[in-house]
Amino acid sequence: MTEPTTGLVSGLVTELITMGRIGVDVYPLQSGLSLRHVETFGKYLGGSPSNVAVAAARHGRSSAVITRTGADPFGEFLHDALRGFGVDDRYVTPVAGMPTPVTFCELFPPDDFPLYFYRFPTAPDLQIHPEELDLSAIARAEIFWATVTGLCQEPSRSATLAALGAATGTVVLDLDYRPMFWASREEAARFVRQALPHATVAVGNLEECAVAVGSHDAESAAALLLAAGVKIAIVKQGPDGVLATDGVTTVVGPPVPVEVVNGLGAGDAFGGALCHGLLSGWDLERTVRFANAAGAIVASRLSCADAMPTSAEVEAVLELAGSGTTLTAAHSASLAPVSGPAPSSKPPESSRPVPVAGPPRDPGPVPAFDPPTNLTGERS
Ligand SMILES: Nc1ncnc2c1ncn2[C@@H]1O[C@H](COP(=O)(O)OP(=O)(O)O)[C@@H](O)[C@H]1O
Ligand SMILES: O=C(O)C[C@@H](O)C(O)C(=O)COP(=O)(O)O
Repeated sequence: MTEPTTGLVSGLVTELITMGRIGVDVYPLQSGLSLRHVETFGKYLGGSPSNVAVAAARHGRSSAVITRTGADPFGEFLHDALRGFGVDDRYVTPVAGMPTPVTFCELFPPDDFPLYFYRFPTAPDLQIHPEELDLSAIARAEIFWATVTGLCQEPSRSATLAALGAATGTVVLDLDYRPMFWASREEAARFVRQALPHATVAVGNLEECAVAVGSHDAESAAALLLAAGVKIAIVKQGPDGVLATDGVTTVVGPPVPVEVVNGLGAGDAFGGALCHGLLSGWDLERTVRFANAAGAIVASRLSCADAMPTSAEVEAVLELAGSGTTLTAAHSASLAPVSGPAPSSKPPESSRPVPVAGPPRDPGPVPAFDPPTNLTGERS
């Protein structure tokens, strides 16, 4: 393992290379409101595999992400953020004429966090071409992490399959299924089946496992994933914890009780911590316990990448959970290190967005919006 999270990987084998989407998460600073009424937002690095690279870097791992941004200021922000978190951005390239995607969400804790992706009809990170990949770097990485979303469109689909074929270390396939990116569920299932034989580890939530292997039941989905050839199958179940099996040992990780602020990003925190456990050579039980707590911590915070915990934070929360105490949002925020790999330009992660007793989620008819007549918002 390298020294924690200070800089770019150079001349060393990268412990983790992830591949897939990146974007700017524009998340509300007000909880309990429809986007129709939210007035203030925070801006964060986002995109599931990019979040995973950040999460692993927080545990001191050397990580890099293969992705593409627009050639615009949001793309520059993402480079700054990756570097700030200690993630190698050498495989992040711009695509001319295509904006960096933004992603909004709504906060309806404890279990409803609708996502609004602005990346249609396509996004720069789906323009990764197979011939542009550094296949030897992928082959040398100790862990290569790919996502099913990377299979939803060409050229990213061919590139993802080429990278999966080139990897020689541990290959994690994140079953990450976002229906809006696919023509049909059947099409997604077809490409998951093409990718699965390359994977050593498959990780997904219940719905994603159902797309991959057709079962919504955690135990049978895990068994079907093992039958498809993976060595470790992991079924994430949000507030219900996780089930993981290698065919010999089955671990059921109970949830770590938390006050939920935003459930988004918990899976990516789990993923980065999973990579840390695999790289550390921990047994399945220790790895799952640790990753479970990392997921819970991010669920108790607003953002995704910026909320990823260090190993010390995870250990502190495991100790707290051991004493039967629920992790509150305020306590979670107080655990975050004062200094660390976060971009220096970033305002501190607020402990939680302000819950707003404002208009209801669906407030019914409101007066017609009188639109501004020019882009500066001035009316003539
Ligand atoms: N509300 C929660 N309470 C406690 N732990 C949670 C909660 N939400 C997520 N987690 C932890 O994070 C892991 C991943 O979250 P999950 O929501 O299942 O993944 P994804 O975001 O990929 O759907 C879960 O398996 C669990 O360990
Ligand atoms: O994945 C995205 O493109 C947006 C993310 O940054 C995000 O907020 C998210 O949904 C994280 O995914 P999860 O960990 O599977 O909840």
